[in-house]
Amino acid sequence: MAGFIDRDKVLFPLKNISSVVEIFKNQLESNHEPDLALLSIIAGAVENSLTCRSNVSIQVVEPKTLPILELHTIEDLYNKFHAIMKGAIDVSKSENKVCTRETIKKVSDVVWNSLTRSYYKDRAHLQSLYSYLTGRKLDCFGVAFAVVAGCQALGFSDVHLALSEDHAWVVFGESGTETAEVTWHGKGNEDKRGQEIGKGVSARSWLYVNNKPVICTRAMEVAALVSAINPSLNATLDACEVACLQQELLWLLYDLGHLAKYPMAIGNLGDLEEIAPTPGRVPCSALFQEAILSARTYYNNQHVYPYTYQGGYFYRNKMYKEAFESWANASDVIRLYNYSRDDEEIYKEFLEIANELIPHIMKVISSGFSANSILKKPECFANLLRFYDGICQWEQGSATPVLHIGWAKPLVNTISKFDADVRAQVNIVCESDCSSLDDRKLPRSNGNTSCFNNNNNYCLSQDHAKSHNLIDQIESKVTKDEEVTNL
Ligand SMILES: CC1(C)CN=C(N2CCN(c3ncnc4sc(C(F)(F)C(F)(F)F)cc34)CC2)S1
Repeated sequence: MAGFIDRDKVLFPLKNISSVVEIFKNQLESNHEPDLALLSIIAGAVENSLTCRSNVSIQVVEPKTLPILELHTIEDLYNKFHAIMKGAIDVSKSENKVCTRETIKKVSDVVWNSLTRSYYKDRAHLQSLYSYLTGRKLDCFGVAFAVVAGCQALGFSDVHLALSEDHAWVVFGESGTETAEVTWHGKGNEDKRGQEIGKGVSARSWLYVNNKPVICTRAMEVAALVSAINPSLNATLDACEVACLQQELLWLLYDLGHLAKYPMAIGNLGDLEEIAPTPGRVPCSALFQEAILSARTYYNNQHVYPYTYQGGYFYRNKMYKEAFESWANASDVIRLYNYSRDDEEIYKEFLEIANELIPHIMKVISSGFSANSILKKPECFANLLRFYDGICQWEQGSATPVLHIGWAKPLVNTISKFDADVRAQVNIVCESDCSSLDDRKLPRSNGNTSCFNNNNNYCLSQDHAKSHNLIDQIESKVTKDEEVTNL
C-alpha cells in the first residue's frame, strides 16, 4: 500500500474539487494499491464540511471551491486509524500472510465495540472513516468498509469487500473464496458477524443475489466509497460541490475501467448525469444500459437494480412504454428468488412500482385519448403481465407471502384499462413443462425472455406461462382476504 506519501501531501491544503480528484488519481494510478483509509477520510471530510448540520448556513463558496482542508486534519485521523488497528491486532507474526477468520472477526470487533452505543443507523453521512474517527458512528456499509480498510492497514491484501444489492461482507484467504459476515443487516436482526455467508434458506434470498455478489478489487473498493458519498444537505437539497466531486470521481474510475463489473456504481453515475450531464460524455441512458449489460455479463442477470435504475429514468422522462419493459425485466430477475424476511428493500421497490408508479402512469395517460396511447399497445399489456407474473412467481415456493389485498386493486385496475381487443393480441403460450418451473425456479440462461413473436402477436412464453392463472391467483387471494375481512 502506498499510504499517505509526499506526492499527495504537497496537494494540501485542499481548496477545490480538482485537488481532491488529483489525490484519488495519484492513488489509483500508483503502482501500489490505493489506500482505502486515506481516501475514505478525505471523501468523508469533504462531505462533512459541506453537508453537515454544523455549518449548514448556506455556503456561499466560489464554484468548485471547498472549505479548506488542512493536511494535519487528515494526517491526524489517518494516524489515529492505524493506531486503533495496530493497537488492537498484533500482526508481527503474519507478515505477508493471508488473513484468518479469527483476525477478521477481531478487526470487526474493534470497529463494532468502538461505535457509539446507540444512534440512528440510517442517517446520512455515516459511511466514511471520517464519520467513524470523529463521531464513532457508521452505517452497515461503513462497518464493512472499515473492516476492509483496517485489514489493508494491517497488511492483508487478500481481504476484499463483497457487495450484494443490499448487504456487504468480506472475502479472504488463499483463493479469496472464504467469506465472513462483518456487519449487521436490516432492523432487529441478530448480526451474524464472523460466520460464513449463508448456505441455508438465505442462499435463495435476493439479499445474497444467488451467490453472485460484486467481489471488489482495491480500486472497486474505492468505487464503493465514492458511490457511498452522499451529497444530500437535507431531504430536498444537495450540496452541488459534493455531487460534482462524486461525479468527477466516478468518471475517473469509469475511465480507468474500475466500474466495468460494478452495475450499481454505473447506475449511480447515470443518476448524476441525468441531473447534470457532462459535456462530451455518453448520455445517461447509455450508462443505464451499460449497467444492465454488466449485470448480465458478470452476474448471470441475477441483479434487480440495473433494471430499476433504467425504469426510474424512463418513468421520470415520461417514456412509459420503455419503463414497463425495464420493470418487467426487473421482475424476470426476482421471479428466480424465494422471498425472505431479509428482502424488505427489494419488496419496497416492487411495491412502489406496482402501487405508486404504474397507477400514476395509468392516471396521467387515461386522461389523454391519443391514438398511440400505450393503452392501445399489446406489448405494454404483455410487459405489465410479465411484471406482475414475476412477482407472483417470486412468492411461489417462498416461506413469506409477498402479495396481499393492497396489491390486487391497483393491479386489476391497471389491467382493466386495456381494451379487450388489445388484450386479445397477447397470446399466453403455455409450455408443456411450465409446472416444473414452480419449485425449482430454473435460472434463465439469457437476459430477458423475448415476449414477442414474429407474427406481430405478443406472447408470454415459457416461464411466464403462469400468467394465464395470474388473475385467478390474484382474484382467489382477493376473495380469500375479503372472506377474512368479512369474518
Ligand atoms: C435503482 C435504485 C432504487 C436507485 N439507487 C439505488 N441504490 C443506490 C446505491 N446503492 C449502492 N450503490 C453502490 N454500491 C452499493 S453497495 C450497497 C450495499 F451492498 F447495499 C451495501 F453495501 F450494503 F450498502 C449498495 C450500493 C444501492 C442501490 S437502487
